[in-house]
Amino acid sequence: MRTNLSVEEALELVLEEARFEPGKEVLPLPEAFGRVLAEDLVSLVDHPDQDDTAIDGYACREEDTLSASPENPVRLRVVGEAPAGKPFLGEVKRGEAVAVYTGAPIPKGANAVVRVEDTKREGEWVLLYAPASPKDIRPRGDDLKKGEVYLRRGDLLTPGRLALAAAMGHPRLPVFRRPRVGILSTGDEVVEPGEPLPFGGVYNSNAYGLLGLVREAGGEPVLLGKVPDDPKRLLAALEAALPLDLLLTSGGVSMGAYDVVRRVLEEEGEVVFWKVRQQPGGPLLLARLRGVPVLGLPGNPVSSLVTFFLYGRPFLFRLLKRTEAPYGTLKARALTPFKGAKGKKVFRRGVLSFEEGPVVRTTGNQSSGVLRSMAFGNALVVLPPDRDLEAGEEATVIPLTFVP
Ligand SMILES: Nc1nc2c(c(=O)[nH]1)N[C@H]1C(S)=C(S)[C@@H](COP(=O)(O)OP(=O)(O)OC[C@H]3O[C@@H](n4cnc5c(N)ncnc54)[C@H](O)[C@@H]3O)O[C@H]1N2
Ligand code: MOO
Repeated sequence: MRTNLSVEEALELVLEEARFEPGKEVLPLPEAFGRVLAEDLVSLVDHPDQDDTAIDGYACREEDTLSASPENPVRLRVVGEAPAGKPFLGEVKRGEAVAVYTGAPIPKGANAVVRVEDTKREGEWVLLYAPASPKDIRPRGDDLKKGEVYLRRGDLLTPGRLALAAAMGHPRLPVFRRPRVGILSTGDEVVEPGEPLPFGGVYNSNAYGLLGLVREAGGEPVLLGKVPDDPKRLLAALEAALPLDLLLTSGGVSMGAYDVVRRVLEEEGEVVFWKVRQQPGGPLLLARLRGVPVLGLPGNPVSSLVTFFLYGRPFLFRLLKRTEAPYGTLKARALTPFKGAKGKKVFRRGVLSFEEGPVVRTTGNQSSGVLRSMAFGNALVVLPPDRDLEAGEEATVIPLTFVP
């Protein structure tokens, strides 16, 4: 077992566990929103499928219209209409025009369009007060070319991408199955909200924060309830939960005699590492149990959520072959001081906003037991080991953006 790792070393080992395929399923378009594509998608069509008009107006031959002006309008004979979806099948000859509506195919013979605002209709004639222009013709395949890949395996299906998949002609989409992520809370003192709180008890908050984080990262949270600090019951609960793609436990990984998660995983599984030089989340543990990766998250509420964000979320992104990084950083000016820690990389919770530029202030009490910092913070302020940050200095910030 390795111990006292840097954040970077720990993350690398976690990602190494994400080697397997989560499996695929095919979903109808409306159900695929928020899922991750499992295959590249080619367009089944050209769009537009032929040259079409980008404006309402008249399609005609540009050379007939070059002299058109408000003082000297050009007169063309209107030989037909082409609303979108009802193409004009004849040919436009010299001195002729066809009324076209945005999205309609350009009739044969025409090579330009004049906008309706620059014309006046007089029965079967139309007066042009400006020349027709080829610029308002959208060439075939301008948007999409048949056979070309526009969406890739690992792309999250955002609203824009779901629309793009539909435009490409796909009624169903191959997506990765949501990895099943078990969430097991441990601790004699932990009780479910709604139950009476005994002396020294604490409501189980970790399970629900993790549920949201797992779902948001593309996983299927499987709530496994809670077990007391009893090795036999813990092992039974862990084994009953399988098969899973990832198992999260919270609590029981620190130094205490009752910190049974670590002991059980050491005896029954394989502990890959324990303890990372970071705060919060120092006692984080990575193990394998019956072939399933286990992230032993520290029990303190902020620590469990921050460690899932820093390690569990990248694990799921890797499993789902996501084309986007699980998180990025930006620079912001600190409006308040942030305290670092000796020998540890620190992740303080901050409120990031954009005034003249990005600025960040503390959420207040930074104790690992104060959940309000996660509830109202929208960023992690990253401090390298042995480094405090003064107000006015430049801070490295990881924005937390959770899309339900
Ligand atoms: N002697 C030492 N003590 C501690 C150390 C250390 O290095 N030496 N590390 C501290 C750090 S840092 C953390 S983080 C915690 C992590 O401890 P555990 O993972 O063993 O967690 P527990 O002891 O079970 O619980 C810690 C804390 O969190 C509360 N908790 C636990 N589960 C839940 C839950 N599901 N929902 C809400 N709150 C929960 C629990 O009541 C405790 O208050 O260890 C430090 N100690
Ligand atoms: O690392 Mo503990 O996670 O500071 O509270």
